[in-house]
Amino acid sequence: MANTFDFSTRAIHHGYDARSAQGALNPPIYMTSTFTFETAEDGGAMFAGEKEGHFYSRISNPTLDHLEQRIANLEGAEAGLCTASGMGAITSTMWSFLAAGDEVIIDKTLYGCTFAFMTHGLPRFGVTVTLVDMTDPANLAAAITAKTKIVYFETPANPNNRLVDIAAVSEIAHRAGAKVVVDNTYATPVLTRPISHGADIVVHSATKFLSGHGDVVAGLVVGSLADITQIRLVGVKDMTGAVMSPLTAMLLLLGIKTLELRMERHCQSALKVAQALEAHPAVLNVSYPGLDSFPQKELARRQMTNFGGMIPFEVKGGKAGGIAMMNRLKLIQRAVSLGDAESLIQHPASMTHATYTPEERATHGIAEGLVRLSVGLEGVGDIIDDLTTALNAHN
Ligand SMILES: C/C=C(/N=C/c1c(COP(=O)(O)O)cnc(C)c1O)C(=O)O
Repeated sequence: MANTFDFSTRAIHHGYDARSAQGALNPPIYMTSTFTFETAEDGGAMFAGEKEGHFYSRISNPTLDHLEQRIANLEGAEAGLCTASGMGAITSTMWSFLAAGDEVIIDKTLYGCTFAFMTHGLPRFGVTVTLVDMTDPANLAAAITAKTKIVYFETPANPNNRLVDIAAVSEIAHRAGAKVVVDNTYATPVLTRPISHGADIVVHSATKFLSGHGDVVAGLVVGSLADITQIRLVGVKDMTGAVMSPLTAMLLLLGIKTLELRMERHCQSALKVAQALEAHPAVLNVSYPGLDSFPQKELARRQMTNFGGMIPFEVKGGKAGGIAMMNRLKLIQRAVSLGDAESLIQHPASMTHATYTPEERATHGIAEGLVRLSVGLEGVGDIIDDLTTALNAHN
């Protein structure tokens, strides 16, 4: 489908023709582990990459193929790859391009398990990982070397919504011959398309906004055909085995149909919730890219078409105050994950970012009292009322 069509038109239609499946409006779910060969020679030719076709679902599957084509189109990439989880997308990508002796540079603020993989996992295998505050690209320029193979960051970052200038960082990384990998989970291609700003590879926890209904754990990777083939045939096939189920792929195809619609509502509600929180006397600070008080608002307006559904904030009383406030909520659900129809709230320091030491959290801008709200699709008045009631009882 030509890119002349709107985002939502491509999110609903791209990569699938009902005539290829007896007119089925939704793509069939190919729940099969393996595929038969017409002849033994055909099998050998497929394994050798000399003949097109599916032969084993750890390498490719028709249902996954529809999703891979669709997410690649939405992100403006050549090719896509499905994985079992966001961590599967990240680790399969990193293992595909790294060997002992290589260097990786990561931004200081990442999702907790990504941080653990990068700072505890990779060094066990001889990869040097350097942490840099990429909100100032000059810090990357000072740290990058000829051994740097990958520059990795999230924008906005989980949990504090820090932004990284993709174009500026990509220019520096490419000058040194490094690939740029961006985790686009928070923004989704509705709000930011990192490849259009110079990134090489984009990874997603599709568990979040892309699925949007809290019904799957899944990951996606997009990039050049060469890079995606490398991640498919080395990272997923041999290094991690992090394969997505065709049923999960089908659920993601359903979720992505309404992605633009849902992101519009998440953003619209999140701005109103952020403004209400900022005005409440029990709230110390709110870090939302759509607020005038956001320190990187110029970059937010340049790099994002809207400002997302995630609100990190602190209330008076530090961790104890944040926990007490969370326990008074009635509509908003106490749970990790994000991007669901349901509004979710969690405490990074003791949950998603417990992998950081307290000292690391302090260094990396994750306050002990920070709470992270994922603004859902409920009536925004109900969300604000729940928060206000919990905050008014704050002593
Ligand atoms: C409980 C999980 C949370 N996050 C996950 C996550 C992953 C990892 O994605 P899987 O969970 O492996 O699909 C990758 N990249 C980002 C920016 C993420 O937020 C959470 O924060 O609440």
